[in-house]
Amino acid sequence: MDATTLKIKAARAALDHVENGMKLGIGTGSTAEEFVRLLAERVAEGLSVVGVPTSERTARLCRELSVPLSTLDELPELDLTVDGADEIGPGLVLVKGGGGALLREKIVAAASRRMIVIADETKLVGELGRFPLPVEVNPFGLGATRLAIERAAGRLGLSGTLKTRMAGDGPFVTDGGHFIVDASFGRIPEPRALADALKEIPGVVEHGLFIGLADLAIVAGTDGVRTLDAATHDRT
Ligand SMILES: O=C(CO)[C@H](O)[C@H](O)COP(=O)(O)O
Repeated sequence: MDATTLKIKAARAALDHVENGMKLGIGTGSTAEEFVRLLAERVAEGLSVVGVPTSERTARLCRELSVPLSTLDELPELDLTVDGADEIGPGLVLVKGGGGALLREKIVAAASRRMIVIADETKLVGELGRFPLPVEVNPFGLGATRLAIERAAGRLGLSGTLKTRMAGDGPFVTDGGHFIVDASFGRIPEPRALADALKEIPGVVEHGLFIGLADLAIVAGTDGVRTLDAATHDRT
C-alpha cells in the first residue's frame, strides 16, 4: 500500500469525528490535504462546517474546493483540529513544522477543544528527534538565535546540525514572515525540557514540539487503521 493510500485512510477515519455545525481547525501538509479533499466532498453533500486554516497553502486548497473558511478572530474557540505530524512520540507528543506552518498550527490547535493527528505509520516513533526539529525564529539576530539554540540544546546533552531552511536561493519564509531553523539532534529524550529551553530564547518565535495538544492519533498502516489515545498511547 503506498503512502498516499495510507494518508487517505487516516484522513477518512478522522472525518468520522466531524459533526454538522463544527468549527474546525484545518492542518497543513500532504496528509491534512487528503482530509481537506474528503471534507470538501462531505460539504458538497450538505455537511455544514466552517474551517480555520493553519496556512495560506491550506486556505488556498479550501477555497478551491469550496470549504467555508473563517479566522480565529471571528471564531476564537474551535471544536476540533485535524492535522498531520512529522513524528508522533509517546504520549502523543509531536514534532511538527516540516511544512513550515508550525506557528499557525500550534495557535489553531491550542484554540481547539480537541486535536486529532492523522498520519501513516512511518510517523510513529519510540523516541522523537530523528526528524529535524523545526524552530521558527525571527529573522533579526538569526546568528545569535542559532547560537542560543545550540547552547540550550547542549545544556540538555543534545548536539547536532542546525540548518536555516532554504527555498531556492533565499531562506524559507513562513506565513508569519519568520525563518525556520531545522535542528537535527537525532534524539529528543526530554521533549518538555527542550521545549521550555527553546521558549526562553528571545529570537525563537515557536518550536515544532507539540506537547499536550493532541488528544487522538489516527495512524494508518498496512495492517489497518489504529487509534492512539494521548493518555495511553495505546490502541483504544
Ligand atoms: O507540520 C506540518 C506542516 O507544518 C505537517 O503536518 C507535517 O509536516 C506532516 O506533513 P505530511 O502530512 O505532508 O507528512
